[in-house]
Amino acid sequence: MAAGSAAGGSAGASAARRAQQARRQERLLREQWQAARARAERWEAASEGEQRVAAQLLMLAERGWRLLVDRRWPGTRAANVDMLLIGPGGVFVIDVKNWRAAPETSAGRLRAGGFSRDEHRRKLLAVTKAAESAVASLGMSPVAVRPLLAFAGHRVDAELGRVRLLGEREIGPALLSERTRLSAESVRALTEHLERVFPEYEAPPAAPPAVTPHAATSDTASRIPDAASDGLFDLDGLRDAALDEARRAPIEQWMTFLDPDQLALVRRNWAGPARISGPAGTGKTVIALHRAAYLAQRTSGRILYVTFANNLPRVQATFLKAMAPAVADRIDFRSLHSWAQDYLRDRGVPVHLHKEKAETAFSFAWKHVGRNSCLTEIDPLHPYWREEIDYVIKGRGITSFEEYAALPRRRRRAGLRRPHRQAVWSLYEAYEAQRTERAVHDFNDVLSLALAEAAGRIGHSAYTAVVVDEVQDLTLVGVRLLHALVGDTPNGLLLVGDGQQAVYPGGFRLSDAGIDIRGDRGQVLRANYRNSKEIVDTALSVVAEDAFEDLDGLRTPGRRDIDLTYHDGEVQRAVLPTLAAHDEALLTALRGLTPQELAGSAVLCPAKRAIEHYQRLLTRAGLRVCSLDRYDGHPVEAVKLGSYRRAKGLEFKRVYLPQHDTPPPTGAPDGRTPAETADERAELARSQLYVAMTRARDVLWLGSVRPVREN
Ligand SMILES: Nc1ncnc2c1ncn2[C@@H]1O[C@H](COP(=O)(O)OP(=O)(O)OP(=O)(O)O)[C@@H](O)[C@H]1O
Repeated sequence: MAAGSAAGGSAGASAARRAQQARRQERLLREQWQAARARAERWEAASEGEQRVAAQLLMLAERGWRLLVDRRWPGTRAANVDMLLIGPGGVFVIDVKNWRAAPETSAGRLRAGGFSRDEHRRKLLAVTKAAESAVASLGMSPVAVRPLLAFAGHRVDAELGRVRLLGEREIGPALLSERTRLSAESVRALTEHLERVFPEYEAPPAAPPAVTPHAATSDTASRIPDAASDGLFDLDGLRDAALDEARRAPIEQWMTFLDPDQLALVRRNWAGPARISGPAGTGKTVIALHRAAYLAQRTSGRILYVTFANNLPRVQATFLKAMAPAVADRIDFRSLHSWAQDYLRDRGVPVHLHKEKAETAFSFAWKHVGRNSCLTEIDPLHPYWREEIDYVIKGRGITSFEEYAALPRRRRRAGLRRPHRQAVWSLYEAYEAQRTERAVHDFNDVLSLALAEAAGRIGHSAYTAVVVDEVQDLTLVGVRLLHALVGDTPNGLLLVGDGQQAVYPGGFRLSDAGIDIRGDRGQVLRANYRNSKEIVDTALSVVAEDAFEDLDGLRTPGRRDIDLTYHDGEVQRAVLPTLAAHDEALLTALRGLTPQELAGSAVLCPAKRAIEHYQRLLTRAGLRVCSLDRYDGHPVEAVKLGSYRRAKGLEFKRVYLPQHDTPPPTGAPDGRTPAETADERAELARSQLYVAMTRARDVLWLGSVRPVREN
């Protein structure tokens, strides 16, 4: 009862504080509006409508934005740019329209009063490209430059491709609601640069020059005693936007600025399929996201952005929406299998995916054909043979024994002689018979069916471009399928990945998929932006001996050359004699974090059983937990929990790996599995651990349970 009333008292006090803040905010907004209105009125060359739009924008100038008015378009003598607005929300290229008829959008075109006005949209896009090139020299991504048509005398809030259409009342609140992506320092540098690139067109008499922020004074406020009553001042809209603005965290640096090498890749013109690889943390996903947004800005078509994992598309879609909201609805973020199922459904191809029934079919096949075969000499346990069928045979689209008999089994350690391959083939045929009898499909069937559909109409899909992230997780059939959607069209297919982070068995080369990556279409990144030396060294020591073959077929040593750019991360080790003490150390570490630090933390485990264990432990300790399966990239005040595999492609400020060096159970009845397949499993486990470790930005916590030895 006492706690309740105390809480009620403090809630009352904070409500009063909020009301006071709102009143202060309102007073400030009124003053700023009056000052802006007064300045716009000094711009005599402009029409009344243009002045009203300018007043809305000058209002932003009071809040850290800068406005360049009537500038010359570089490279032309006569063409001009109405306004360039640079502020926390990015760079806007603005064309102000004073049309009698309201703007309309239809079939991707701009119209007004029954006539096409699309040339205005096209001209604005061309000026925007000039602005993009100008800011690229400062490292700013083209996705942070936005074209905007402002309409005096109309109420509009619409989008036409990447062009935003806003009325004179909508423009102020809309721009104030933009996420903060530029610091005051960047705003200043960009403005100075753009002032040079876009010189003044011709100084109209008394045109407001480059307008820089200044505080509203009571003097300006008193000169126009009742400016707020002119009916233009949408106080509610501005107040809401201003409050939101104050609440928002600055957008991540990489969503706006890129390094010159990254920017060049984002804007490159590729004559055919391209590949970007590089070790963990080298900005592959960052480039892929900017590239997808850039292509969406340059075309009117749709872009497909695919990964293998189910959870990543949600997170990446969230990032892209924050980064390039104007084009976000033309980029489909999908996991490969769910997209393939939808693709088949849309094309009327029946699919009966049934994981459990497919597993039962395999169990039958193993019982009748595998369990008593020579395969048990190599590995007595069926998972290895299930993987052989999934990744080596079906994943690579092998349909005849002769093909399989001659196949190099990439990244499979156990050598199979012909009788073994024959036994595998018999197992495969028995599985297929059992599966067909049950009338179900497995995941590989879904991709093969989709490939059969797409292969008949190469390059004729709904997509102008396909970006594949974490491509090393896909099977050969999956990559062939995505290639078939766009074929070898220029800028059609971009494959992004890192063979060292392969966490599934088997492998293939891009040449096996008929994808020819030539010359500068194959790029390798080296600069790690995420991990400190200590974290990189710790992670690389896990895979140092595991040379691997990347998708281009190049053999690469496990310990790779990496240029480090981030220096703040540290490794913390907790070695305890018992599991109970180890888990207590984990809880102590987590309890010491602020809610914000906890939100940037992840506890990662190699397998499901450990996840369940830590879910119980953390929940019982009163810590809020968010499963990585549900995480969508929006900040949540909860520690993330999931498997090493589910953490792929993500990053966290703090990563906790409890029992990170406990060897995975072999599952064999006698506790032993034959050396070659055990080696292969151990190598995959090391890759997964490497992936988990390289997710950490500031802290990598490594827990170990090691009984104390008595002397
Ligand atoms: N130009 C940049 N400036 C600052 N940070 C950057 C830049 N480019 C990338 N980063 C940061 O580097 C980190 C790694 O980027 P990203 O996730 O794209 O790497 P990746 O190569 O895809 O990693 P992984 O293969 O491990 O998933 C991200 O935190 C991102 O914020």
